[in-house]
Amino acid sequence: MPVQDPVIAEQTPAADHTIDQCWDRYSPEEHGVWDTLYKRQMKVLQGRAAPEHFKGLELLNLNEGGIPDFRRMNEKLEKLTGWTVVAVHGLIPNDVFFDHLANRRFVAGRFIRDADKLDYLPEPDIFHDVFGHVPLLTQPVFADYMQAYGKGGAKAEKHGMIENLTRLYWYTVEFGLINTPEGQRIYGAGIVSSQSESVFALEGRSPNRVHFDLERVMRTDYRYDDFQQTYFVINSYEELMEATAGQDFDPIYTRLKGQNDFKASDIVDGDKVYTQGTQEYAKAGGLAKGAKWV
Ligand SMILES: C[C@H](O)[C@H](O)[C@H]1CNc2nc(N)[nH]c(=O)c2N1
Ligand SMILES: N[C@@H](Cc1ccccc1)C(=O)O
Ligand SMILES: [Fe+2]
Repeated sequence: MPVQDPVIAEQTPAADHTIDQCWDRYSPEEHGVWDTLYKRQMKVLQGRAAPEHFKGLELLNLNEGGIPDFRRMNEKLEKLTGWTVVAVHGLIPNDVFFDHLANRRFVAGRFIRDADKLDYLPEPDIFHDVFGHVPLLTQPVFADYMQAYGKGGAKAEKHGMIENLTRLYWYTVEFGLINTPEGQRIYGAGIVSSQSESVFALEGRSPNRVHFDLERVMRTDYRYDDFQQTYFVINSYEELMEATAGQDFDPIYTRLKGQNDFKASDIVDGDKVYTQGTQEYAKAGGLAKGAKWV
């Protein structure tokens, strides 16, 4: 259900679900929400986000304040990795989503969350999509991965394995961690755009942290509306690319069909485990119960 944003409500989305961003129609208050979120995230992400995230923010001049104008941002982004950002009215159908990614078009919500609801989102807003996802699209290998992921959608659809492919997106693009010489860092947009999960994911006692393994990830369930119970860690974007775009998923989908799934909190034989978490946060009922965590 699209958020109540008059600029969205008055538009009929195109066949590919895109709408105009209508950047000139943002109010000072909406620009203010972006600035509040931006400043807050930049504080919590020091020493926590992957260096490529900060680099992307600078390359795209997202540090200049206010909600970015896609027309100006795309001039820079397209020159760097051929990606452009298009505005959509909200969550769009899987096949349309995959097709945009396959054509290096990242879909972003136009609306921004209310000032009095900075910490909870029913669906991705422009801050999550643009501050969270777009900077990493300036990293060439990750930019290739996102397009390859989109192209992989059709094959997953054919096998009826969309859920398994979505898990891959979830545990990498949304909630992925990466090893660096300085320690583990965040590259997943769902963490990068969240003040609390930026701390929980890297320093919380509660979650597991396990090295990325393609089939393990595709078999693992995830949480949609709360902190993750397991985070998967890669060594490099090249590792992620080789493990996914570098192999044909047909036999993998066939193998997966005969195998059981894992719970989001499971530790599995063969896992390269960095942290076996206490799961205390989830056990205490998580967000719904206002569970505390450290
Ligand atoms: C493809 C996969 O199912 C995934 O949930 C898609 C669905 N539609 C979407 N629609 C929008 N606007 N943004 C998204 O991130 C997604 N994710
Ligand atoms: N190689 C995968 C496609 C894919 C590429 C990159 C990420 C995810 C999926 C396939 O054959 O379906
Ligand atoms: Fe996202």
